[in-house]
Amino acid sequence: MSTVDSTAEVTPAPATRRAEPVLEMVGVTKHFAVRRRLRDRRRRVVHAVENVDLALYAGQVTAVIGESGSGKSTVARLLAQLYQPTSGEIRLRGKAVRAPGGRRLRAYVGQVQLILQDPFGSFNPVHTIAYHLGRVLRIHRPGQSSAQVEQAMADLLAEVRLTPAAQFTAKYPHELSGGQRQRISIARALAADPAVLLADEPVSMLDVSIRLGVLNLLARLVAERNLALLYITHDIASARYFADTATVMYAGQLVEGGPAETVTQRAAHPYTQLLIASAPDPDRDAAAPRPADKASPPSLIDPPAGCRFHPRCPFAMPKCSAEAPPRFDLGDGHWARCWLHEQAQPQQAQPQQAHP
Ligand SMILES: Nc1ncnc2c1ncn2[C@@H]1O[C@H](COP(=O)(O)OP(=O)(O)OP(=O)(O)O)[C@@H](O)[C@H]1O
Repeated sequence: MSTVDSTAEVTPAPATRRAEPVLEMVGVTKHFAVRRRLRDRRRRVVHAVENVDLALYAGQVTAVIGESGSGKSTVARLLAQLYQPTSGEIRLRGKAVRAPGGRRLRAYVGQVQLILQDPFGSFNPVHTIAYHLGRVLRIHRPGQSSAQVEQAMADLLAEVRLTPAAQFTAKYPHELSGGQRQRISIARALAADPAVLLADEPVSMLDVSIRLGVLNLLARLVAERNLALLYITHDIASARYFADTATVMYAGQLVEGGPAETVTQRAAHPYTQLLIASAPDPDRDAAAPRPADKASPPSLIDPPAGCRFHPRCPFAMPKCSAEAPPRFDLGDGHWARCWLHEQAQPQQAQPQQAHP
């Protein structure tokens, strides 16, 4: 059993183990200052993201899974350069990037596009779809004639399966369904011809019936355009279906990662096991015992010492509250930050029962 150096390359999917990541976070921490109360002299911060390593590969979907408040959106915003790290580095094709604004940010945004959860909120309601798409096309592909922009718009709409284009370009955002709006926001992201898409809960606000269609669209785009895709979700079942690599985030830290199938089928961290046991599963016997966990994630202003999950963990040992576990390598790209795996062989690494 070995620990993994936090500065090393992280959790590549088996097929791409030797490839270079397109975009990565190396040891990234983000703290947000908390406004001080009157007569309170302490300088307090929200430990939103702590020492996170994450790598995105061309043609691969990497999922970050976690509960509300675990720091998933902050990870996306750091990768999009909307926030600058408190420490650590964001690297695009191996080069450290810091693009807080101006021309450097514009060039970066051409490579790395963010898709948000709420497609309605990201469109100005007073403008048509043609305006929104045309604007991005003119910024990222300067010098094109009106006819070229119009053709590019039709191509993008065809790519996201909104045809005929004329039926959509003249419409205003409120005239479209949630699924159509999310497809338009994907088309708008593609207008920049990016290498990376950061999708922050891209289907969680959509009707269940149309989620699969949007995920299938993203999967097709990843394959056809060789995109590196970050898929942020609280839904571990969708990560299993959709992602190549899965990482699990708890209270600002990544606690487990590896091939999506392994992480979701043979979860090694008690928190991942809790997520799986709490997820709706039509195949599960309704009478089967469910986890009794009623606790919520800890305060990120004053996070627990040692492993941040220890107050909720059914397997907590004295060491867990004293010392933060490093990453233990469980073989085949699978790792977990949990003291349960300190001594065990990879094959025996999992606890016998997730929630006794
Ligand atoms: N700009 C900010 N200023 C202060 N605290 C922030 C800021 N943005 C996020 N936080 C805090 O950082 C922590 C992580 O937030 P984040 O939005 O990244 O979590 P999340 O997992 O994406 O949750 P959700 O799914 O609810 O969006 C939370 O405690 C949040 O309150």
